[in-house]
Amino acid sequence: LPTDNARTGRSGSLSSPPVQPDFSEKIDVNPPKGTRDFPPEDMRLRNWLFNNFKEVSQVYGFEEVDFPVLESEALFIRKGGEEIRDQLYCFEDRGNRRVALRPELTPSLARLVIQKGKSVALPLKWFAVGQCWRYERMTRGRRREHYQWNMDIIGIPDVTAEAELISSIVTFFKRIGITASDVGFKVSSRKVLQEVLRRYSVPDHLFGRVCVIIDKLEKIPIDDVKKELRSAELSEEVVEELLQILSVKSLVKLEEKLGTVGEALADLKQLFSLAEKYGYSEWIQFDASVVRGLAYYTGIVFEGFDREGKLRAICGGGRYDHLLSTFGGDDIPACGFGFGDAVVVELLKEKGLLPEVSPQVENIVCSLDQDLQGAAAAVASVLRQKGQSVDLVLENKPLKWVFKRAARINAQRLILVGNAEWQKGMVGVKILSSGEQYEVKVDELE
Ligand SMILES: CC(=O)Nc1cnc2ccccc2c1
Repeated sequence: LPTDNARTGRSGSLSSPPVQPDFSEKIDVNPPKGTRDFPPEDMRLRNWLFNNFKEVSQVYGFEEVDFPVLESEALFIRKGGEEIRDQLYCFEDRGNRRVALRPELTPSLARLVIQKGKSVALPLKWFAVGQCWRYERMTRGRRREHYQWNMDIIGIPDVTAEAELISSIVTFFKRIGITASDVGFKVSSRKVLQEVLRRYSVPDHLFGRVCVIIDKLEKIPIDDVKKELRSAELSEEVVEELLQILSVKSLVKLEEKLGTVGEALADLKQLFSLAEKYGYSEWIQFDASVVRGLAYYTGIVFEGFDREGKLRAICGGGRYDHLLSTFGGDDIPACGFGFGDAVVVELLKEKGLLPEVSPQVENIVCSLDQDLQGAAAAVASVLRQKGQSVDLVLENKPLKWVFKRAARINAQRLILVGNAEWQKGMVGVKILSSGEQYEVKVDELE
């Protein structure tokens, strides 16, 4: 058989013609429908975004957590008639277990809190950035996966927790150049709906389902919303009263309609007062039509929206005081939000705020002579020992090729290992931005 160095090229050999690839086996090189690859330039933008998520979380004193992307299906089976359930990416595994790719992170977080039980001191302030999945039948071309940033506060019953969460999102927006004239938060409380439903003695077990239906306003025709409310055994009178209260846009009007009884108004007043102390009043507005589409919210709910009205909700969250007890845990109060990686990028594009995240490498090292490849590797190691980044040219290439690559990878410095210099223990250095070049002893490189 021919020895390796008898090989003619990268794939042929002297003794037999190159193997013809069997095109019938060519795989589809695109990722599965509704999913994305992250080639380097996209990965740099994603890392920029996620680093901002994580740095804000740390500035607010939150601890990072993570969970499996695969969970028991039971975690997400709720009776609220939610879209998230219709689109659950679920299957039976080889152990005949019903499992699902998580459509959101909050249930996993609740599961971990219960699992940790008394071993963790409340309150907990946890954050996660994780990929979430949905399986949409009609491929409306919508994505089947996205990454969500979640922050949750577990164990605080007061709206001080919600005020802190909204503050953290405002901080995030400011960091990426978004201002209160670009984006706002619509804030309400599901206790408004709860009080109306209780006045008409609608049974509590319908609460989550009614909220999920009401969240469809502005997404489906109002008559369909009314029909769904009627099918949830709500009388015509209650339906009309609900739609009435949802159009209220000020706390003053809310007080007129609801009166001061109940916690909804007190919670909202406290939240707006705290917002003023944080200094983000200009970012938030009361809007009774905000209910959010998840069945488990019980109190304050909020969503970030673009003031031009071109995009879907940027983020959303709220209080979910009974989710843990529905999983068999203690009845621990909780609130949190989810922030997807898709809409915010559309917003940044709209505003011309997408950052230029080019590749960065400090050095490109190459040998000018085949026999000096080892010397080049040694120089690269010296620099790497000092914590410098080095792209080491791994084949014998002409200088022209090296300069082209240096420009492409945005190298700051070119280190040339040449015979003459190497004899003196020196290397050539070229600062690529200024063109300045000089020779230096290897161990004086810094
Ligand atoms: C705008 C967008 O991509 N939304 C999106 C994409 N994928 C998801 C996957 C699971 C749950 C929600 C999702 C939401």
